[in-house]
Amino acid sequence: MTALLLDDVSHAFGGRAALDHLTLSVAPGRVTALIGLNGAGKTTALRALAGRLQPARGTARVLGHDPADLPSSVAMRFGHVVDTPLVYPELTVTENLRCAARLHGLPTRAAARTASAAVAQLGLEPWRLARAGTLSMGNRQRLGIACATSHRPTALILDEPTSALDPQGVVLVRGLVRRLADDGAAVLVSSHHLDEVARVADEVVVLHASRDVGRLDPGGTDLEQRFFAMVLDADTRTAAGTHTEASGGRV
Ligand SMILES: Nc1ncnc2c1ncn2[C@@H]1O[C@H](COP(=O)(O)OP(=O)(O)OP(=O)(O)O)[C@@H](O)[C@H]1O
Repeated sequence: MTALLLDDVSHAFGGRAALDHLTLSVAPGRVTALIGLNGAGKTTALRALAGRLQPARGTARVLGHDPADLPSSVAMRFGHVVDTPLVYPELTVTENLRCAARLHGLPTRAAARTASAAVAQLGLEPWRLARAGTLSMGNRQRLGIACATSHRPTALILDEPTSALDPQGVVLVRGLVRRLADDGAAVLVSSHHLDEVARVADEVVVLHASRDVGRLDPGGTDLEQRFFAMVLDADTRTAAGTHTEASGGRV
């Protein structure tokens, strides 16, 4: 079964390809990492899944539904942080978390309990009464992730979730992502941090210049080397005019 799906998705901005025939799927209980250089197309792929971009071609599905038109029962099982975290700057950390939990369908008391647990889980206790608009970038990122995950989604997408985090935050988010997947969630996460990807992902999809250029085994010590070899090989094949769609091979 597939919880998150992009099927033959292509999109261009002003004639320049951002995604070129991308197909990927994430099953329940799995963490898939999308990695690639700046401008490879990672955020565009996640925006298509979050319902924030209608791809020119192909199909996006979240728990079997069009992400641009999710029934509320499905939206309650979905979590995402893509682009800017969906937090209200004038509300406090705790108020944002309660609000997110209520929007995801939790009753008032359960939402309050969930908010307290999420504050502790993401290390936000010192700021629980601070307005979100006054938080540092890293703490705002922690809050966005907490709001997207406190209802324990069964499908989750996170765009570079640790880009502003300190080492403690990285460990907390990694643990959270792994626990959600171990409890059955399908997680798609984009990242530049290969160390982190190696620790949390079950599968690594390499996007390069808008194309899926292959899969990497997250195990082993030479992930960075294998990543650059794959990218170089894709560039060489493109220059030689011999590029073919990724065969799904794993290196
Ligand atoms: N709204 C937009 N308008 C025009 N071009 C865009 C837009 N969004 C993305 N692009 C272009 O699409 C391509 C893919 O961008 P995308 O943000 O998906 O890459 P990325 O892999 O997430 O990069 P990064 O690692 O730098 O965040 C880039 O060439 C980018 O300039």
